[in-house]
Amino acid sequence: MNAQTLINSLNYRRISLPADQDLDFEVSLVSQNTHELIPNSVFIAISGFKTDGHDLVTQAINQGARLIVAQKPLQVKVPVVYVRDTRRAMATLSAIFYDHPSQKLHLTGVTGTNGKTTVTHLLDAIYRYHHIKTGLVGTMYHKVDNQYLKAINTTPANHKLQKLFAQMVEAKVQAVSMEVSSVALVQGRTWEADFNTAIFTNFSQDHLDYHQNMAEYAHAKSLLFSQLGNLQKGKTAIINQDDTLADFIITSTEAQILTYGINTDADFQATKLHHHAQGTDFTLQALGQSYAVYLPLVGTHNVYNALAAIAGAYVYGLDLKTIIAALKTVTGVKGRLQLVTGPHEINAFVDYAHTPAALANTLQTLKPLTQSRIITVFGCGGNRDADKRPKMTQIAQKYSDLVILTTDNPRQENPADIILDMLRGLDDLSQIEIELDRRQAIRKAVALAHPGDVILLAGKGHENHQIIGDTITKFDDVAEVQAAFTCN
Ligand SMILES: CC(=O)N[C@H]1[C@@H](OP(=O)(O)OP(=O)(O)OC[C@H]2O[C@@H](n3ccc(=O)[nH]c3=O)[C@H](O)[C@@H]2O)O[C@H](CO)[C@@H](O)[C@@H]1O[C@H](C)C(=O)N[C@@H](C)C(=O)N[C@H](CCC(=O)O)C(=O)O
Ligand SMILES: Nc1ncnc2c1ncn2[C@@H]1O[C@H](COP(=O)(O)OP(=O)(O)OP(=O)(O)O)[C@@H](O)[C@H]1O
Ligand SMILES: N[C@H](CCC[C@H](N)C(=O)O)C(=O)O
Ligand SMILES: [Mg+2]
Repeated sequence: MNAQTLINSLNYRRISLPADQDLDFEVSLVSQNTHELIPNSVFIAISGFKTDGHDLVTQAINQGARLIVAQKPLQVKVPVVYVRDTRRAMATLSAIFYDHPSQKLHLTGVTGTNGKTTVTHLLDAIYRYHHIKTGLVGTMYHKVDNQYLKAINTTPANHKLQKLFAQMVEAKVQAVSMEVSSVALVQGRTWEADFNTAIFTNFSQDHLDYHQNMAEYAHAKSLLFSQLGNLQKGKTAIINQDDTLADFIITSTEAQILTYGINTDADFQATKLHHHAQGTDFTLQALGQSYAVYLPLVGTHNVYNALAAIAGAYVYGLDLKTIIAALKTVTGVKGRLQLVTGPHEINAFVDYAHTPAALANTLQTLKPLTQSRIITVFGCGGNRDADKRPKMTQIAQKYSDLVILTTDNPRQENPADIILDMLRGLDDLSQIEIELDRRQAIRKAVALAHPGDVILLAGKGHENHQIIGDTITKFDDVAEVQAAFTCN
């Protein structure tokens, strides 16, 4: 694409054009990252949390940038287009550069505190059962049909997202399930992503390291819905009606609404839940009909996740009968209530619960599955919401017989300080043990377990590493507990 044509799409304030330069060249790439640049790139300078892209323009030019988009004055030898907001310009330019790829995909965005990864995987599985080519964007990886790509962020930076959509279009993907984090919504990573459907799972405490308070966090979540249906008709918002934030989300959107829930009379309602060791039976009441559903996942929270996926697949145009048939075939998502069977009828579950609500749901799910004790091993992430730490310990203590506090990913925080936060306000320490080394904590749990006990390893789920300071080492809860079982 020609550089002049590209920047004509911007609502720019002025262009600084050095005498020996012009804008008549083919743009090879638009990027906000100096490390990605190649000759004839357009570099968009973003003021970030750690770095200001405006300080990196010399490096950008040396890497091949031939045009800079900026919001602060620069003294450089290449043309500069000045805009009010470079993040907004980034979104506009990358959508045009990649030829609006999301408009060629059926795109479903999923937001909410918990359940995003699970809902996107369920929806993906339903599509694939129907031989639909899929894409997936989320915490564990990004996927273009059968090709898995590493995920740095759950929701990638705007230009990376547009590039990913373009790869999906190229691979003839039809339907995309995408996790949309609150942080991404605030940073405009999804601007110009043309969602057909937006799903709201639930709202509870998380990310208060990033958002000032719960009201701001709620507002961030609502952005996915307020931005839906503004431009075009035919968009659908799928809302968990049982959640306290449901009404707020509903009033924030102009899109058509479909609701789901268990406790309330929703468009997609689950009734008569029967929990088994390996899955859940329920009746789906939808569109005036009743359907018997078997979901091979345990926990009421997963019934909510399934309802969201059923509604999402319905909006795509699939038949409810075959959606239900597809659900029967789903396997659990890695690191979400993942069972590791040990000797002496001791079962361990690895679960990504890293919020108070998630931990409560998980422990409430495990409680009826054992006549014996529950031993919970968990820590809290460093450089993340410190306020959720004591709440998680109280929940762990309430539903467990023994709690072993350990490290999660302490990052740049002192692990002992995180433990102190986790103990804040606790009167009774009788069921609590502390073992900072997560490997040893897991071994301790296995050593202390009696026949029939359940061990919950919470917080790290699918993660295959541990971040301590700036060091990232291999660490996998599933492998660790398997090794501990073998030693015992
Ligand atoms: C706090 C935060 O949100 N940080 C995100 C932010 O980084 P930043 O603002 O610190 O960026 P920066 O390093 O200051 O750089 C500013 C600009 O200079 C550029 N730069 C920087 C250095 C350089 O050498 N060259 C260069 O060009 C960068 O490309 C960027 O354009 O913008 C980056 C690009 O979009 C993100 O990758 C990064 O996510 C970091 C890794 C992160 O940990 N974010 C977390 C909080 C996050 O976003 N989490 C959510 C939710 C997860 C969930 O609940 O599932 C997520 O969606 O992942
Ligand atoms: N619908 C739900 N309601 C409450 N808790 C849930 C729900 N679904 C999953 N959980 C809990 O949250 C954990 C994380 O689930 P999942 O990975 O699907 O959520 P997520 O929203 O993608 O999380 P993240 O923000 O870290 O990406 C699970 O391991 C489980 O403990
Ligand atoms: N998406 C979440 C994941 C937290 C997982 C937990 N293991 C941690 O490292 O805190 C975050 O980045 O805040
Ligand atoms: Mg996720």
